[in-house]
Amino acid sequence: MSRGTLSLKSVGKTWTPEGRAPVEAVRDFSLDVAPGEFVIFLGPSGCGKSTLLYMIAGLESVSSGTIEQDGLAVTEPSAERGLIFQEAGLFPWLTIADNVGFGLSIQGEAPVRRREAVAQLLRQVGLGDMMDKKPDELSGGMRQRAACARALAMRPDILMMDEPFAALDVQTRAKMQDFLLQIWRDSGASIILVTHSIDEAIALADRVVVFTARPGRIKTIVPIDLPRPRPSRDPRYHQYRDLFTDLLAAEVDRAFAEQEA
Ligand SMILES: Nc1ncnc2c1ncn2[C@@H]1O[C@H](COP(=O)(O)OP(=O)(O)OP(=O)(O)O)[C@@H](O)[C@H]1O
Repeated sequence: MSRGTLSLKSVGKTWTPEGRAPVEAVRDFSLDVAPGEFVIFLGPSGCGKSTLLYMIAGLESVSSGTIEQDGLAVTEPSAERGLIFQEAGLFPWLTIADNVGFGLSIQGEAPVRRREAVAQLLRQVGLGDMMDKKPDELSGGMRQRAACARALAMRPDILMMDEPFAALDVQTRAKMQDFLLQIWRDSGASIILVTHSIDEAIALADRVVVFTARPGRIKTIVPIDLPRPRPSRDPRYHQYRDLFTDLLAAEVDRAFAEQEA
């Protein structure tokens, strides 16, 4: 089996917050992700996308079903699965180089090798001259690139991203998408990215997994059959856009109807 194969079988998650009613966030979710595949999770707000991502990352347990990477059950976080959040989550007191090298130092990588690896990664993400800066000296887009470098330093087979560009302006977001496609190709890792943005899904994905309203199940899976880069003036782009708009609108309507019932 190639490294980076992910297999979800009938995964379910019910949160049981203390003193409150249980919340069924994810139900009967089965999906295989192939090594090197780019998968997007697209769905209405609160449908369980982040919950599923945290279970795949090993940060949360499943309530039912199984998650396996390369045939082994996922039970805890692992360097083989990197996770990047909406906010870059860098340590503000460390330089960019020390942030990127943090995981390597915990793994006991020798300082000289670590410095070389960090310098190369920072060049790869276009931050070669930012090594000695602190995170608050960088723009939002630069901080997200540093977060990518930090995750890539661990050579993950799967990179997971929870709305990584949601806080960025439109132009920076487009640049970051180009950048992400580049590092995806260079690293060979598979990527699972959560987004609310239909355009982001069409620009990036091999396959888009559309969620139902909560509890999150698979409504449908849509392969994006367009060569990259995917210009928005391509008529087929608009067909995908219309399809996803209709699919999401139906789920949002259903969620509202259930709330009112
Ligand atoms: N730690 C938790 N404890 C209790 N309930 C939770 C917890 N985390 C999430 N939930 C609930 O699980 C449901 C799914 O939340 P989740 O954040 O996974 O959805 P989402 O699709 O990522 O939403 P959004 O797109 O708005 O970020 C929501 O009803 C949420 O309130």
